[in-house]
Amino acid sequence: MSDDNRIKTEELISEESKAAATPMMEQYIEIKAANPDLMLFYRMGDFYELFFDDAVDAARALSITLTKRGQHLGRDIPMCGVPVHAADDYLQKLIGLGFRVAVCEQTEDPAEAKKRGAKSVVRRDVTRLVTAGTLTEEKLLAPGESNFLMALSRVRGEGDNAFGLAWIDISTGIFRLSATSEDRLAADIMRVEPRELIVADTLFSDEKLRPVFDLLGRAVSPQPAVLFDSATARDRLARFFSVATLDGFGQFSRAEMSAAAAAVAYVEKTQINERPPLGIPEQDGGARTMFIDPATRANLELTRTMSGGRDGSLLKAVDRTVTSGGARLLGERLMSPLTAPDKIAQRLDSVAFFLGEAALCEDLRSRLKQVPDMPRALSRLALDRGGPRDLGAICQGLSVAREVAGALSVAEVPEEIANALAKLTALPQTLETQLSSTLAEELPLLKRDGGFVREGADRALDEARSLRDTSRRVIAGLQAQYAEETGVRGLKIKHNNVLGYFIEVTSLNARALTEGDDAKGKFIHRQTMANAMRFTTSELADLESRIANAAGEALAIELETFEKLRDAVVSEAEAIKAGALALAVLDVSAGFAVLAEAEAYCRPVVDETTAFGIVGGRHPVVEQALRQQSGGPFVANDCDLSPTEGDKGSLWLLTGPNMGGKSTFLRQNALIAILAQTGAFVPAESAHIGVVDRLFSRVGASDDLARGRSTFMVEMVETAAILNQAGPRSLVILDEIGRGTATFDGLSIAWAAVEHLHNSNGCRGLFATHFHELTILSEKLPRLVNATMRVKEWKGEVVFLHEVGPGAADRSYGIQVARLAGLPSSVVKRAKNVLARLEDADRKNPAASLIDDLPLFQVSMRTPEPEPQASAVEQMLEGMKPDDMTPREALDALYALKKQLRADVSIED
Ligand SMILES: Nc1ncnc2c1ncn2[C@@H]1O[C@H](COP(=O)(O)OP(=O)(O)OP(=O)(O)O)[C@@H](O)[C@H]1O
Repeated sequence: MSDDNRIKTEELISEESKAAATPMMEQYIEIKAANPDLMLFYRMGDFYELFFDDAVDAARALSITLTKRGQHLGRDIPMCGVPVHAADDYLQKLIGLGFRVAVCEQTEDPAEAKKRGAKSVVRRDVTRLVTAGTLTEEKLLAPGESNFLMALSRVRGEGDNAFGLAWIDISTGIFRLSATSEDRLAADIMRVEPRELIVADTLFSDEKLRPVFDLLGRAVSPQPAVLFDSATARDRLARFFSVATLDGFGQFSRAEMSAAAAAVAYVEKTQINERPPLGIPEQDGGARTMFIDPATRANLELTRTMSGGRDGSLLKAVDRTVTSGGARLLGERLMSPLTAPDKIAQRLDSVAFFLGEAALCEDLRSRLKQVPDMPRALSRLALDRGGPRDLGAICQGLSVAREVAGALSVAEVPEEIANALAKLTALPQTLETQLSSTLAEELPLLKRDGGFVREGADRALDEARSLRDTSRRVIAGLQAQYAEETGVRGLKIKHNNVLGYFIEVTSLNARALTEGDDAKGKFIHRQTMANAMRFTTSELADLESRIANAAGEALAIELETFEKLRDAVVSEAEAIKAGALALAVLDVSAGFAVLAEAEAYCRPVVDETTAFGIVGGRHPVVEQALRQQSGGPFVANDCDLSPTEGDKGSLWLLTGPNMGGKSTFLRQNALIAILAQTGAFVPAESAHIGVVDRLFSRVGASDDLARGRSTFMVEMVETAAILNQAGPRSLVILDEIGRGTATFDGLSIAWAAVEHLHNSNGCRGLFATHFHELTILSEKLPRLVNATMRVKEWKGEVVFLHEVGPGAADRSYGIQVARLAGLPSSVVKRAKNVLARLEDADRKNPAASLIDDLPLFQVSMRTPEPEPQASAVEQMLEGMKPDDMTPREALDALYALKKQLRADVSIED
């Protein structure tokens, strides 16, 4: 099937195409026309089938066979299909690749359709849209990660905070809002890491926002602008939450409202008839969290590494949680460190409490391990996608929550834990009793076959079941009886879907059932097979209908019970969600305590000062990695950026050899600040941190060729953002700026950047560089301190000590590192040679040395000289007008000048 000749979606949904369609095709085209941007999973019996472009895309994405089925408009129809029972796996892959899928089901029984006429088509309808941001299935979700759908809106005339963000995790019911401004936009979006971002198509085409959308790639989904209409937003939200007014929810800006209404509308659009149990929208304290711009977030590898994996990220290194809710909360907290010292202290108090109560902490964690994912089970139940195991999860969750509350009630607990405890004790105990007394021990995944209500829970059910089971036993008895009567020992009573129950004997034995009056009157022939014959009896038919009735009745009772339990659970949604969050809070705090104990972390002091004093700090990820690789121990280092006078913090200029540990040191201090403000203990002997409101970093080299930016351009864009935005409370980490260009350009930029950070931004910062010339700046900038990574030279080899000490490095040992990396020895030898010559030339001809070559440095280093004053002689000369003088006057003037000159010399002596 050549690509050119294929029927593309646009042509498929055209009027001409509709006119030429068979009834079946007409139905397909209609549904496709309503969902042109989505891949259509079209239910046909036990398969979801895909046609046309969808089939081609899906076959490629899923590596499944592409075939064809019939023709439309005189051309082949490409087709592929996936079995319904395996659909989740395929959906997962497609969603992961950025597709959005519309699931179209048969909404009536084929038998019903037949009643309307032999050629009538079974009714079908899209029952849900599966998009990355609106998943609920356990299989499609990562347990420890939130799955946010985010809506972005803009309302003109709202001043600085013209943008609104609303994000929803329908799998847990979290619903948050935040107003934001253009310069914070990317950072605020990336803090949440949405799986899907919806924007009005008009906003999507705004070129100014293109970089933000590029950052998110395929996760951005433009939607019709009416979804974001701010005039009707309030009403739409009120309708969703079935309230008359939103006043009780708090004060939201128009932009926030518009985003919230759009998010809700999108959830409704994707879930079609079901309504997830969303919490009421809560304003997110975006402004009360540490601002971390997207580049910094990525560079510091907070939740994933630059290569995209979780291993090697900060989150992975500090995650000791034992529940999926705890893991999600930890991720969220780490992405949004707080800036209010009292709130931070509250969290630290919880960690300290568990650290001091080791036995209680251990006991709590072993109980928490039994906690299932309650919010996600709840969400599935509310969306009518839940099964018996989801009810079981709620039941078990409630029971563990009760035990946890009991275990904690014995101790005097700090505020955050007390709040969590209150939520646990408020959980509905009656619901737990109702669930546990009704549900069986072993629960099936699906409700459709029954078997999940325990014996003794419902009298009518027990009766129906016993009737069904005794009838089955009677059938076994019947088989023995018929075998005896007919003398055919191999006689069997079997069951299949076409005949129901039947008696089967081999053809050789059939005579015993077909001959003789007794037999003839009793056994009714049903079917003749190649080597067997099948019969029934009125007795058997009667039993069969009793079994079917009893089983049907039992199932009906079970399904009814399921609905009752589901309603009971959903009506307690708020309490259950609050309880689940409380368990997550306990899990995170206890996890941090375990981490602190195992890794020897200390409680940081976080206050309103601009101090930054870390004693014996370590890099949380590198330290663990070194241990796992059985490398040497991690060398702890101090870092003191606290103000020496006034309230502005200091800048450290860090020089040292390649591989000396500069980058590690820079990052570890940023990570310690993040951990401290997340409310965790930190890898250090002690840490005093004045709240950091903005964290910036420029580390590592990466290019962004897709956006037409070279490595150096990316570096400069990021540096520009820092120099423009960092303030006195910020912490700035700059690793080797200016290295991506010619030496002089790079050095000049680095020089000017340090001066700017010192004089204009006034922030705390760490600046690592190989431009050793910069160290001279410390003479002129009072808050700039030189520090260096120490090395030892031993028999011509360089030994990295990884120790930070005061002072400046004199060389980079680049060639030694290159040799360690395996550069061919001829190249290393030649490089040494060239270096020796360059250094020699530099010594012999200082005029050609870098520092002298750059007027920039001469100017900057010299103390400015006062403007020279004109001397008295010069002033006298200036006042003379030779053209107006007679020869005599000119001679007198000459004598006067001589005299003055003598007078000047004697004063200076
Ligand atoms: N404090 C430390 N204790 C032990 N090992 C360390 C320490 N710091 C760094 N290292 C080890 O040294 C390696 C190099 O560190 P890092 O990348 O920070 O050096 P660098 O000075 O930034 O190098 P370059 O200038 O080449 O970029 C790390 O991968 C780590 O294994």
